[in-house]
Amino acid sequence: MSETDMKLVVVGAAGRMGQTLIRTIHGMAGVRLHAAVGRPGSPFIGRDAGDLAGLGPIGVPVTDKPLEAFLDAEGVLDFTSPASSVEFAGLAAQARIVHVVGSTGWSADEEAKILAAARHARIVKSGNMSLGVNLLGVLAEKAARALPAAGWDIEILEMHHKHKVDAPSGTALLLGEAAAKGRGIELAAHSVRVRDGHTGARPEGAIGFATLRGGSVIGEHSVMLAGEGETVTLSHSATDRSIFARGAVAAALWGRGQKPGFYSMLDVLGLN
Ligand SMILES: NC(=O)C1=CN([C@@H]2O[C@H](COP(=O)(O)OP(=O)(O)OC[C@H]3O[C@@H](n4cnc5c(N)ncnc54)[C@H](OP(=O)(O)O)[C@@H]3O)[C@@H](O)[C@H]2O)C=CC1
Ligand SMILES: O=C(O)C1=N[C@H](C(=O)O)C[C@H](O)C1
Repeated sequence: MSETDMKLVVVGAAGRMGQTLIRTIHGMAGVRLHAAVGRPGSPFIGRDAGDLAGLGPIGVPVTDKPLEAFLDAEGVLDFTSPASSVEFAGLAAQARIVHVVGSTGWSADEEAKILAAARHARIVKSGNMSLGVNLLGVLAEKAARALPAAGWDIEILEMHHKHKVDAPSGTALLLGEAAAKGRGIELAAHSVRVRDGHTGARPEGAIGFATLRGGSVIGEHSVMLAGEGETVTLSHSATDRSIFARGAVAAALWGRGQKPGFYSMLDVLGLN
């Protein structure tokens, strides 16, 4: 451990990503687990965060007092839910620390609230923190720009584990936004998120989404550009949640030197 290590808080410490973040921080140079936060009333409050994450004791008990945990920290890694992330954004702004937000499933109202919080805080938010998916987004944008809407239909397919509560995934929406940018259109005005029954023919220029859920799948995404007689498919497979955790830690380290504002992983990775 060094004096210059960035002091990080993990909120949602008992969750799938919370535990992965605790293990990742423990194994990385330049960062240190300052605190771990669970939901008030959770049976994990008071337990050692290392024990929870399968590391053995590390001397950091899970707390249900986020503001206390943030006050002497430098960054918070937040993979919880949009409603919780909006609350944590206010506390992170009070504590003047970097807020890395991985939660997905945002309503328009929640998006507006977190955007407003970034007037006073350094927020890095992305539906996917991995390098591979963010590169896939850049490739999807390029492909959508190169292959015209008249003749090339864009469909986004995703599969996740059976516990996932939101659809389409944050990543699918990120890829949809990238494709819409390449086409020079608004995603909201062109996306088709559900098909059932007699749908009629596919509207030209639509960006379609299809969602699969099952088992323990960590995250599968494909962007298909379907033309007459040929299909281009761009894909990403996540086989380990540590790709998201490493990206989140990189975002916190990058955010340390930034002004208040709303940033994405494209800014962190220099892909913007
Ligand atoms: N951007 C990215 O790269 C990635 C994003 N995600 C997203 O991250 C989120 C979490 O995913 P995952 O870890 O699988 O989900 P889990 O349900 O396993 O974990 C979420 C955890 O957050 C806790 N939590 C929620 N609200 C609070 C709060 N106010 N205070 C303290 N703890 C809280 C939950 O507690 P409780 O169970 O008591 O509610 C739970 O332990 C999802 O939105 C998912 O889509 C996931 C992977 C990568
Ligand atoms: O819930 C998950 O697990 C994941 N969520 C993110 C999403 O909604 O895209 C990222 C990753 O695919 C895993």
